[in-house]
Amino acid sequence: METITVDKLPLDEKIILILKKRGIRTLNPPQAEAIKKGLLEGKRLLVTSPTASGKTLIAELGMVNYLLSKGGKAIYITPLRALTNEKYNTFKDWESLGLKIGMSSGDYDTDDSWLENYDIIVTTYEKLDSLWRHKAKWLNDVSYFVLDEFHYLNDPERGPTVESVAIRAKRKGVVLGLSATISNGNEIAKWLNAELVATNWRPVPLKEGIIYPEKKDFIIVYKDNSTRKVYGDDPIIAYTIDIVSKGGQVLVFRSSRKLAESTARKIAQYMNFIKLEDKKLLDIGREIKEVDDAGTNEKEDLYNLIIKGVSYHHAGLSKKLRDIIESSFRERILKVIVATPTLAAGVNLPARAVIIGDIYRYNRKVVGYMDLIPVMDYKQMSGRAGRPGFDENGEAVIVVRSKREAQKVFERYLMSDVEPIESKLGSESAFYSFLISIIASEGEKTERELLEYVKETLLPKELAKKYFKSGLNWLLDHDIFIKIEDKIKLSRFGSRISDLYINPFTAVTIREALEKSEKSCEIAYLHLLAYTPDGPTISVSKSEEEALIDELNCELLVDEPEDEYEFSNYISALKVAFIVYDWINEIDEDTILGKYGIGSGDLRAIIDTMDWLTYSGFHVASVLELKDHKEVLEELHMRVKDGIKPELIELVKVPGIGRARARLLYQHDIKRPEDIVMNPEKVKRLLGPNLGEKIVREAARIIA
Ligand SMILES: Nc1ncnc2c1ncn2[C@@H]1O[C@H](COP(=O)(O)OP(=O)(O)OP(=O)(O)O)[C@@H](O)[C@H]1O
Ligand SMILES: [Mg+2]
Repeated sequence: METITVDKLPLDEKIILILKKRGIRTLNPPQAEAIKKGLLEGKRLLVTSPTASGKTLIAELGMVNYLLSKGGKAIYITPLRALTNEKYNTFKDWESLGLKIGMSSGDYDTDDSWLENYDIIVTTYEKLDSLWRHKAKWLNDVSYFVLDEFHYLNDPERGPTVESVAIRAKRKGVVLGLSATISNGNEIAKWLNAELVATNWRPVPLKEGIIYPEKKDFIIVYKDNSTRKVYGDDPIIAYTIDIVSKGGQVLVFRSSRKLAESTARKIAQYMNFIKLEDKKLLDIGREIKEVDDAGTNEKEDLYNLIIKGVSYHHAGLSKKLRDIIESSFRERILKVIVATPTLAAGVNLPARAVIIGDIYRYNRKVVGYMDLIPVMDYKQMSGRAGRPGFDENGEAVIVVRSKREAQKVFERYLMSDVEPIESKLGSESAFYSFLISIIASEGEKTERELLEYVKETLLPKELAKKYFKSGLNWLLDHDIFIKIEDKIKLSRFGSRISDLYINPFTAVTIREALEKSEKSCEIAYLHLLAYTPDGPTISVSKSEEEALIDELNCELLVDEPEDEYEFSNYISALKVAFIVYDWINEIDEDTILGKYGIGSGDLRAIIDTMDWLTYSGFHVASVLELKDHKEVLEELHMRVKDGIKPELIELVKVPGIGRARARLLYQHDIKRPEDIVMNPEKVKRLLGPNLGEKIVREAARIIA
């Protein structure tokens, strides 16, 4: 595998300087290979290589070199907002060349026209899809598209949007795909009209193995058939303590949050034998206790683990908690993180060793059924082993229960190739959203023109045609598409729901419920929104089910479904409705977390989703001119974000005033922004001098 020293690159001197400033002396094999295949001549490429092998730099060189020679704009697309931030910060270096770096994620109902002044824009697949639907003019200047983490095309939830973005991007300009190792790289490269750059090079060699019980200890058998033993009564603890006692860090992956938390507690008990940086750990523990976006119990719980150098990490934790855990692990103060597989996706958090505690995970569709995790997931997790510059090699082991099981796992995960990535457009809701997206972003089309786009999907041709036929009929029947002469276009209702970026089934569920019902109670509206395909899902125990039904004292807008699976969705939506109902009635966060058994990250996710859905519900009711429903949904929307009763709606319009400050002011007879402006001294007394000063100024701006 060849490398190239950066001095030899046919690049602008200033670019080479920036690479050196980053400490990059030579380009590694995937980077050298990409250059050889025409990266700097603006060639389309699909780069597939392991995690941490330097794919981002390939994109940077491609984009910067292209923009400096041809002008225009470049867009860097990632599947996760966390990644968007990370890349945005990395690209700041290029501003010294006069390139302006912008970032856009989040709110879907805008065209972000302010982005027209930027040269490189970092965004997510969903956000770009939504910007195209809003026909953002500045997008016409984009001629370079980087599709990062492109293997996400294979993901059931995110895949359809990745594919739909790629179909449009490859018609509009240069496309550079960056992906983890996939087995059908040639097929995907051809589909992108790109050259394949496939390497298996890793910055740190990876030793893969299986660990299982032998007599009363544990034996690890590696791919090269070497073995070693670790001692203890549990394989994960034995292995973790072994690595940590040699100065390494460990990422432990468990299939569920509960398992991750219990494993972290177990490991913490054995950390007394390990030399830790106690002072620094105490500082981190204090930081954890001070965050303001998490519950008291979870902070207490984490504190007790972190002072022992261990933590768990999953999506139920608040953002600030996760940031502290990740950064203290990067600084090598925290020694062990026990995580769920979501951590492996994309966030750059390497460790010397990775141990995969279970290779089964709950099947989302068939309750209670377990299936083996895909090889791709194993590669993502094991790929986190080996810190460039710290470890001479990384180690990844899979826990199995017996020697017999070891053989099967060895074959499947260590010896075989990852699965091919394939289209996930093969579902009604994904495919119908795809059709809406094409018409919304590319304008009205004849049936034949629309079929051209359908033929460009990765779906088998026959299947694509079937979904096209059923989709067209369904969208016309539900007044989302209309046909004028031979042109298909969006109806008024259709274009509004496209702008709102809600799933067509969500829009139709809301419409049908609202059109056939009288004005109802708040819980009924919250339940309807949560019940839609875009609604949050949450687990509900049998005992909770009865309690929720008992507590319900008004007519819901959705009939109780017969089907078992639908019924569990119906109950899950009811629990979400009660959580949001408590939240907008100013029940405090800790009480809600305790009462419903959720984490602060879950509550935040539910509030964000329901903020968007109440907004969407309000707009659906207004486009259908359903006045009564519109008023209820509008008020609900103004209460969800901050979690407030109606009387505080005016106050929270002032930036800097959330639910706590609004309630405090209200109790002292300050009920509207006008009252703030009229009582500056009182406000400063209540909120403190400088915050008070700021709030008075903001309030004055609002009423001006
Ligand atoms: N030629 C190089 N020399 C030294 N360090 C490099 C080089 N190229 C990239 N790096 C560093 O390697 C690290 C990993 O790079 P990067 O995030 O691009 O990996 P990746 O292939 O995108 O991984 P993932 O698949 O997880 O997204 C980064 O910190 C980057 O700065
Ligand atoms: Mg990457």
